[in-house]
Amino acid sequence: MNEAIARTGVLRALGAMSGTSLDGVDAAVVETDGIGISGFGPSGYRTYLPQERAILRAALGRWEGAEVDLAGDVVDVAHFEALKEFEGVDIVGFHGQTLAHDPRGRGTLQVGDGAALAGALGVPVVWDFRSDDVRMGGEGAPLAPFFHFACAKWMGAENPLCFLNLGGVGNITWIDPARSAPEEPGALLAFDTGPANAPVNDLMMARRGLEMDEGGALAAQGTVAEGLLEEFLGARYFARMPPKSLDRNDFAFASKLVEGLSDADAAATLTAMCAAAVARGMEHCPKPPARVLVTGGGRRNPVLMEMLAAGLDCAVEPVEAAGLDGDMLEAQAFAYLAVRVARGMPTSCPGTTGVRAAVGGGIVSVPGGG
Ligand SMILES: Nc1ncnc2c1ncn2[C@@H]1O[C@H](COP(=O)(O)OP(=O)(O)OP(=O)(O)O)[C@@H](O)[C@H]1O
Ligand SMILES: CC(=O)N[C@H]1[C@@H]2OC[C@@H](O2)[C@@H](O)[C@@H]1O[C@H](C)C(=O)O
Repeated sequence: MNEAIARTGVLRALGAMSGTSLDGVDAAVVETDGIGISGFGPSGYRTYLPQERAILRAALGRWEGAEVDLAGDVVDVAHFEALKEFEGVDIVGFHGQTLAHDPRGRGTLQVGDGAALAGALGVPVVWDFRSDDVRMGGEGAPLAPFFHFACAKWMGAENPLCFLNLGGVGNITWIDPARSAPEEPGALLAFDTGPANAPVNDLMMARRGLEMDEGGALAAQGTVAEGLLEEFLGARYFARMPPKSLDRNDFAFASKLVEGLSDADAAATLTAMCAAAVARGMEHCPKPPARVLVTGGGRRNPVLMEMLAAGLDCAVEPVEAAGLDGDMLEAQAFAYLAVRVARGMPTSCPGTTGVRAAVGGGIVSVPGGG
């Protein structure tokens, strides 16, 4: 391992995330010693081309075989292109693309070859962040919570607050910023809330050939089917105590529920399901949060934001209200986590993934081997 990286002091870390919505690679720089955030650096985005997206989609839910290998190649090329322009980088955090996630069964699979990326970029790369946590009995997700804790400190937050990430799947982090470290008992509670944008995206693709319900325009024209919403909330997942996590397609039944509805009513109902799942999840939080800061693409959907605000007893705001970048928070998270892994610090704990004890997962690959 590179000496400078293992030592204390602030590093310039570059994180890369390819999320469940399969839109592209987000990349962002964070300056950190693995504990505090000293600053945020430049960011970038490399979209997946339609043919690349089709390859990734074909591999979703698979654990091995030609489709998985092809998806790995797409991820490797896209990440190299997304990351090669950044300068002065000490270390890279490479999440890869989740293809399958079944922590209590077959495990969790993120494709992407971190050793090859380290060689190509000439920079140490931390990757395979989730496997050790799963091996230790954890859910392997969500992993952003340790970074959310650092963000709460960076903001100077004094009261409990939540970060809510609305990508393909939703995940929430409840934070007590009065605690001194993220692994301290009571500092964090995190879990996946339920499906977020993935079912709406799938509906738009199936019925309209579109990637998303932009601005919630279609949902705004529809009426929520309350009976179906109740049926959705009857799913066992919502009664389960956190920590808990989901695969992108675990809630395929939500899409089935709305099959008989008009396009607009189906969009409205699926959007309401995302918001209702969050409200349900909030019941697990140890204390009511002062505010919920929303990150991920869902914060751009005003219909969803209104439904969220209607279901929660606190301020619901995009993370920009706290001076953060909601398009880059996950990429920044993996930059931050990379430094922690390289320095032997934990990246998850019982409150975030249900792992037996705080653990720092990940492989560190340095250019030229190992
Ligand atoms: N203007 C918008 N209007 C409505 N929805 C939007 C808008 N912009 C983004 N979204 C939704 O947000 C999604 C992308 O969110 P994001 O980039 O946070 O996902 P991700 O990081 O891939 O997912 P995950 O966090 O689950 O891994 C889009 O697929 C779309 O559903
Ligand atoms: C297995 C996996 O890739 N999970 C993702 C996914 O996307 C959102 C939600 O489901 C969250 O659990 C996680 O990502 C975020 C970045 C996390 O680990 O915090």
